[in-house]
Amino acid sequence: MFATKPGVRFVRPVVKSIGRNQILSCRSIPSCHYSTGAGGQGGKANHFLPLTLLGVAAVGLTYYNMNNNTKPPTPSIDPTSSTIQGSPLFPSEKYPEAINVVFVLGGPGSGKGTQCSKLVKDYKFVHLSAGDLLRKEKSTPGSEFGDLIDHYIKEGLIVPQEITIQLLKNAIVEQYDKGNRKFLVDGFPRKMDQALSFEKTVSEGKLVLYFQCPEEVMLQRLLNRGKTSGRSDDNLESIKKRFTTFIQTSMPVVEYFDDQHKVVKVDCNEPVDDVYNHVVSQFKEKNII
Ligand SMILES: Nc1ncnc2c1ncn2[C@@H]1O[C@H](COP(=O)(O)OP(=O)(O)OP(=O)(O)O)[C@@H](O)[C@H]1O
Ligand SMILES: O=c1ccn([C@@H]2O[C@H](COP(=O)(O)O)[C@@H](O)[C@H]2O)c(=O)[nH]1
Repeated sequence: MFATKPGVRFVRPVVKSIGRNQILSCRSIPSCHYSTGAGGQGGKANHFLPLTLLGVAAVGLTYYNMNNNTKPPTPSIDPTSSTIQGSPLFPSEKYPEAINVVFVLGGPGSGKGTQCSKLVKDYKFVHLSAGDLLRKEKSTPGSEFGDLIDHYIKEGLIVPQEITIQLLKNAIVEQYDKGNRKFLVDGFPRKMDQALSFEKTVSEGKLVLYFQCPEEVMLQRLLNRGKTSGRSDDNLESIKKRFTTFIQTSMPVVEYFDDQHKVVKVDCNEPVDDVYNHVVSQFKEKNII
């Protein structure tokens, strides 16, 4: 942990504002604060300092590692610690209606985005791709996490959960306020810490739609997509790293939900419409649609 200084304890990192440049902001969140020790700020919380320090330190470490060709940057908050605290946001006093969250998982290129688009069209789900949200944040001018996200994506690594969860939370709240309650959360959770934190602080996942796909098929699809996608990770080097991360880090999440009998598995290695028919029949069977 390097984003803190002696006598300063990071109590609750909360990303609140949907506004640009403010993905990590404690403003207007009474429970988000520092507790300061001697030499602190006289008991008055500075809501921006910790997050600024976190951002500066994370970006600094990213550059250091990139330039020194060493290990990837590590999150400045220990992801295994319970830094994300609280009760689920949905339902709660502020957001009284529960939301329906389906997690959509599968290896890179298994067809998650493709199938989500079809479900949105036919069944009015809101599709939230964690990868898309990260790419959007990355290209937001002035984002303090742009460089960090860029590095994690190219390396096929999982961005520290606080960033991704807050981006998702912001997007879900925005959609909730518009009356939407059904969400396909695509490409998330990719790591156990994300799964536990999201279910603890945002909402439980009703179901996991998991696309099983041979690596060779995914590889060909991604290389093909890479001809036009402009994505920094649709190249052979990044793809291999993404496969490794998927097997080592994301499969345990699928297994975790499988133990809870929440996973429906669909073979992705069929034409798009055939895959979709399987998805729809599984969703009907589980009363999701
Ligand atoms: N069933 C399918 N058959 C053939 N091609 C497919 C099929 N499903 C998706 N594709 C193509 O494969 C590529 C990857 O699909 P898609 O972007 O939906 O995957 P993804 O799982 O969302 O990938 P990522 O996790 O990398 O974002 C796209 O070019 C898409 O058009
Ligand atoms: O929860 C997440 C989801 C994604 N990432 C990073 O983004 C890329 C691309 O994700 P796609 O779903 O393929 O669009 C992924 O390889 C990760 O680097 C993440 O960190 N956390």
